[in-house]
Amino acid sequence: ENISEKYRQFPFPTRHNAITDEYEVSEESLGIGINGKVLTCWQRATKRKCALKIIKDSDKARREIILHKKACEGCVYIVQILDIYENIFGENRCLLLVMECMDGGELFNRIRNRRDRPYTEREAANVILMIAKAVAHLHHMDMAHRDLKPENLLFTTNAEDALLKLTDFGFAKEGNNEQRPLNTPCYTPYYVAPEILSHDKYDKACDIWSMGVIMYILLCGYPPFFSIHGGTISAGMKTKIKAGEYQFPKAEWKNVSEEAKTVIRKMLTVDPATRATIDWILRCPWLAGTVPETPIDIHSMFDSENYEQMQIEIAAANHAQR
Ligand SMILES: c1cc2nc(N[C@H]3CCCNC3)c3c(n2n1)NCC3
Repeated sequence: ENISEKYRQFPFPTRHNAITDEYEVSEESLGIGINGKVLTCWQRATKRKCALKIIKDSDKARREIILHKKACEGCVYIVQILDIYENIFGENRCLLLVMECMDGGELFNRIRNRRDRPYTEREAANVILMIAKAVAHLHHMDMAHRDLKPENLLFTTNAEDALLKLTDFGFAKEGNNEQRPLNTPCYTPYYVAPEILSHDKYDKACDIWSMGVIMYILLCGYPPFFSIHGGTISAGMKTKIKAGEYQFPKAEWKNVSEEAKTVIRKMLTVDPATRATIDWILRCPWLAGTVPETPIDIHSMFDSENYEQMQIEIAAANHAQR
């Protein structure tokens, strides 16, 4: 696929020699993303274990890498990029993204595997705080991730104090700050297109919605919006999402703090214009104060078949709000 002019040259150096010069690549797959698979690799010089994402070269792939690289500079809550290679395999041009290896795995797997002691509301607050710091970093540089979901939130290690980091920038988008201000002479008012006037300033708001869905699940173990009979998004589920129709069923929510419910209500606000901003979230009492260590019973929904169902529904809720 030919690369358009805009993306032909990366704004930073990439390597063109074979990645095997510096890394030993294993066939062990760490996970499969929509736009590429993630393998384990080892840096020969340091024996450091890394993650390698192989993406077929295209404008979309180049945009993902440019945005991920821009995002990870200056923020420990974004998965760090170590190297970028442009290699040719047969007739396929590929981009190889070497990242720090997130050995703690995906967010929900870690909670699901928790057996020794209960998961508490305070731990959920700590997780949301780390996600909020990653999202704040993006929103402050006028970037939106637009695919926030548990599979893209990974722990550095299995240790208690592991950091949670955001990855997979395949849907990320930079704001319109490259858009010229409206009074620039090039916009003759008669002919200016509507999308220039109403530039999609709500991309960031869809990240907040996704945070609301993730926070809801962290505190009870099941998603706020779901289709009764399972399967992918149903018409009924879409209606509920558009109307922001969800409950806090007493059984699981009676011990959850009012502050937490207030934050969820503000994140799952249907109108993007009045939905919480990331700065509001960082300053809210639930994150700024001391959260009770109330145990949360989430294992009911983390058993396997419901777990797959839940991942489908989170992705669907993301798309419905995009
Ligand atoms: C860096 C990037 C990365 N991506 C990973 N997995 C990807 C798979 C596609 C969806 N997003 C996450 C995994 C990792 N890492 N580490 N370690 C264990 C699994």
